[in-house]
Amino acid sequence: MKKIEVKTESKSYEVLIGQNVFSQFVQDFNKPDFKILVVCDKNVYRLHRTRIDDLLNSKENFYFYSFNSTERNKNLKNTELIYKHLFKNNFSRKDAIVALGGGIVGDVAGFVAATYMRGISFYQVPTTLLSMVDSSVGGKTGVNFIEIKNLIGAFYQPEKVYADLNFLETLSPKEIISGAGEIFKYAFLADEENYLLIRNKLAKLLSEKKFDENLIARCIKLKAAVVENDEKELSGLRKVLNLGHTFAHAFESALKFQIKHGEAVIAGIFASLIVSEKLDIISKSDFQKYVSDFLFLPVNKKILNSDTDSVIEFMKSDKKTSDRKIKLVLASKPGNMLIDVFVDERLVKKSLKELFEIFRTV
Ligand SMILES: NC(=O)c1ccc[n+]([C@@H]2O[C@H](COP(=O)([O-])OP(=O)(O)OC[C@H]3O[C@@H](n4cnc5c(N)ncnc54)[C@H](O)[C@@H]3O)[C@@H](O)[C@H]2O)c1
Ligand SMILES: O=C(O)C(=O)C[C@@H](O)[C@H](O)[C@H](O)COP(=O)(O)O
Ligand SMILES: [Zn+2]
Repeated sequence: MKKIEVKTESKSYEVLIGQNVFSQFVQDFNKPDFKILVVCDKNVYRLHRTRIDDLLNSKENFYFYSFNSTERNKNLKNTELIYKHLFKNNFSRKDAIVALGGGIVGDVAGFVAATYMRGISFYQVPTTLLSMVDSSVGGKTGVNFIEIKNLIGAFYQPEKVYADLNFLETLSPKEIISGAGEIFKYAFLADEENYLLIRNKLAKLLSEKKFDENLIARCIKLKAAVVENDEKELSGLRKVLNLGHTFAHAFESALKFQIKHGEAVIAGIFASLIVSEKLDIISKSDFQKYVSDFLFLPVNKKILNSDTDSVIEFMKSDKKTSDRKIKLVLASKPGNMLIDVFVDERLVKKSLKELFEIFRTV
């Protein structure tokens, strides 16, 4: 088992990664003198019922709430239902919430924890590759609103994160690819050596479908280093974790959430590389190298058939734009990122068309 310490201004906490870390969770909550609401993904409950029932039945102070984790359910209506459940069961500020599921459950349950009675303790038990390498760490919580991703939210760090690799065994190939999307971005967050390591481990993960504790730990360490230096995205450093995301969130919204977040991120990062090349931030030969290095990552066909005008409209409404001008995070080379780059919308449109052309023929 690996243990990573995340030290942010608002909270320091441990992330445990390994096989059967869930039993550590059960042990940690052996005799709690407070109530715990487990907010669980319905699929996770169906697939891992025995383990979860064992936990719930073993103690009286465990309460349960489950929902279908879709982007459509990542909304304020769902948070209201959870607030009601908490209130009905007399939850107070000394009690706690556990997110047991992927990034959707984590974002929703985390937002409820941040806002119910102005904040109650929150624990993350991520069950997808994406949530282990990214969403369970760093404290971004929130919901979608008026078709815009994560428009309502709060920064709220968990007390502890338990990443149990056993959960990953039931993931579908599509969900593994979605997790790979966020791992792709970590290749650009540090030096060449990290780039190569991530590239090779990610290619291996997709071909062998084996989950590497070291790869997951590396991603979490990279994220923690950023979050520790800019917890609330104030200095701007944290924006590097958003590589490809202005495109990605627009693809998701334009396609009415019919694609996975990580799939959108894969396409978004490739689109950002195209923009970088067009702006001469990266050379043609480096661009070709980066694309060919990660060509094993599939781009969802729905994205390639999306309407560029609609994608651009959503990019202009992204939370991080100013005055509806498109602003991107771009990579110039591994370890060298540019934030807040204003890009002319005609160049964005050209880049989208080029992305569609390249990947239609792959
Ligand atoms: N807060 C952050 O920092 C952050 C970071 C990245 C992504 N996100 C958000 O996270 C969400 C995406 O997360 P996700 O991909 O984990 O989505 P998710 O929670 O929807 O899970 C994806 C799918 O996998 C299923 N699933 C979950 N665990 C499973 C398991 N062990 N076995 C089989 N199936 C399982 C779910 O039922 C769902 O269908 C998006 O909403 C994205 O915006 C947040
Ligand atoms: O932790 C961060 O910071 C990230 O940007 C991680 C992203 O992968 C994640 O998708 C996040 O939810 C995006 O945040 P947003 O502020 O762009 O909505
Ligand atoms: Zn993301």
